[in-house]
Amino acid sequence: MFKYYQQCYYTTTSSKRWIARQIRDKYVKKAAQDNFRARSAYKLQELDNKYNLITPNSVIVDCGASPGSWCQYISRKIFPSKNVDVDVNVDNSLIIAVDLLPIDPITGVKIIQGDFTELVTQQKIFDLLNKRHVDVILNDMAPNFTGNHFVDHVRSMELCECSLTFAELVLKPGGTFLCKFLMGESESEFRNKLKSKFKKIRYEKPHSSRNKSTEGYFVCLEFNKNVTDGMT
Ligand SMILES: C[S@@+](CC[C@H](N)C(=O)[O-])C[C@H]1O[C@@H](n2cnc3c(N)ncnc32)[C@H](O)[C@@H]1O
Repeated sequence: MFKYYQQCYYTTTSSKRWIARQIRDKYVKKAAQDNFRARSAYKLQELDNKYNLITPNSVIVDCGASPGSWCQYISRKIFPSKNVDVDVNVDNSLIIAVDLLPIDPITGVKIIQGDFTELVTQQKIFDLLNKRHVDVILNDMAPNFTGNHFVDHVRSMELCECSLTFAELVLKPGGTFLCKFLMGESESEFRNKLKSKFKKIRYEKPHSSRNKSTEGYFVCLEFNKNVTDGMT
């Protein structure tokens, strides 16, 4: 405990504020109790409770998955009897997690470390998919924050565009795309683009998303694409 306070003493004011906020935050406490690696798990849980996004025997690609709380949530829902963090193949489900950062193993999850925007990383996903189409694409990627809202917004929208392009290649007709974005002027343009590709688009700001954060989510349901388009 002393070490922890000593660490706090030597940190900058902004990281002290971050630590204080973490200590107060009820979702941080809950994540520790539920053994989730991050409080973000509750964002996916809330959206899943509302839209039933995560179902057994699905192919799911989680972009920006580190440290892995969304995958933990998915793994626990799809493989409820397995509670050990090991990489195993279970039923027809295929869960692929991608991130720039490493991710510790999670039951039934295939992990790729790499930049999702690079073709070499997407090729690794194609290889794992082995021509299977995808039921659900999750994009929780966040750029490194600069503190300049406009720059952060633009970078976030670039990640959204990239994940949408990927979704168009691999999603099944009727598939789902959940996409985080940082609010800003080009979000409506992106939303219009989504409208032309999915039957239903819903904007969501889960309760566990901090009020101060400008993040929001588009839940895009019923991808309308001919199965012969894109990936063969
Ligand atoms: C908010 S965190 C995701 C949290 C995760 N959903 C969870 O529940 O543990 C955002 C992640 O996006 C990742 N990220 C940002 N840009 C990326 C990129 N170009 N390729 C892959 N991952 C990226 C970051 O490394 C970071 O781990």
